[in-house]
Amino acid sequence: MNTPVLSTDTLTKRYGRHTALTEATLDIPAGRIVGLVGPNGAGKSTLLALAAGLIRPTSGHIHVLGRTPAADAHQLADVGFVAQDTPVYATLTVADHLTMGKRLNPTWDDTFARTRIQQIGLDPTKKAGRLSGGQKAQLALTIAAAKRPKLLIFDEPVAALDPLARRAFLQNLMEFVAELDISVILSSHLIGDVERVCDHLIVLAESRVQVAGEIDDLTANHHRLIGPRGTLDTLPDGIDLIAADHTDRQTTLIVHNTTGHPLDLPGADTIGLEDMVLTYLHRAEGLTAPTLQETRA
Ligand SMILES: Nc1ncnc2c1ncn2[C@@H]1O[C@H](COP(=O)(O)OP(=O)(O)OP(=O)(O)O)[C@@H](O)[C@H]1O
Repeated sequence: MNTPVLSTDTLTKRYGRHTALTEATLDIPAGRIVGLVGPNGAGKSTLLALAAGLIRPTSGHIHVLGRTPAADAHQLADVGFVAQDTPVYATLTVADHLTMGKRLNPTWDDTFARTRIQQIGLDPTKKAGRLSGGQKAQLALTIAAAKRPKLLIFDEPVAALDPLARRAFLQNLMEFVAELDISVILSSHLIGDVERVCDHLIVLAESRVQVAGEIDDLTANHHRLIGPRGTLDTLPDGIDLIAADHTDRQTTLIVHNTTGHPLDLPGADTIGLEDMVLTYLHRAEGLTAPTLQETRA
């Protein structure tokens, strides 16, 4: 059986009195590109830092590739972590970064690193401080991947990049995943990017996991139901209500079909990933469905 790349059980992290992550329970299979989305302060960086072993849980459990994060040198080598500000050393050249990577990492794949640097057109003699934001991100990605980890974790890798640089970075990332057979977890505010590159999704808000699963399953099983007011007051078992919006004459519901069977209700329509994510985010904030229309307007 495949060991999950990330499994957590009631994972909680508090900073003093503030709870940054509340009882997160997740089970993510290996070989996926996982998108972690949620508003500012939702707890995304906290979850990623726990997975990288940079911080310890307050309570609950977390296993990465079946083991405690950062438990030993093997576990550290198996997980690559790129923090939010794509850390590179300004005074070192691109080539220096590769030399340093080689010296520090027993599993370093130098051929891979040098080939990739050439393919993405980075000048090895250029100081990292002189690279553009997109080039720095590409360098950080190459270094993380050249360690040949089993899991790559990125905290908002594309946040500072323009659309072209973002696309190039994500394209590169997808090529790495295919070439190196690794798992990736990345956080992002850009649901369109997540939809394009990820196959698994975690929605975090208000420090809690709102929904998680394979993106294809989630989009196939979330529906908008529209009917005359009063006709949608009771839902069959296994159809979970996520949001409701009523006018005098009409009711609109967003529901999650967890029955495992196709939804057989009149007026049911699937919703896109963005609407689904927004519905969960609004629900977590205590807002209701009309904001969906407002967001689209
Ligand atoms: N070291 C810390 N000490 C105290 N509070 C912290 C610390 N790190 C994070 N927090 C708080 O925990 C909460 C979650 O923060 P976190 O950085 O995990 O959110 P995030 O979803 O990554 O946000 P963003 O999208 O803005 O990066 C926030 O309220 C934040 O202020």
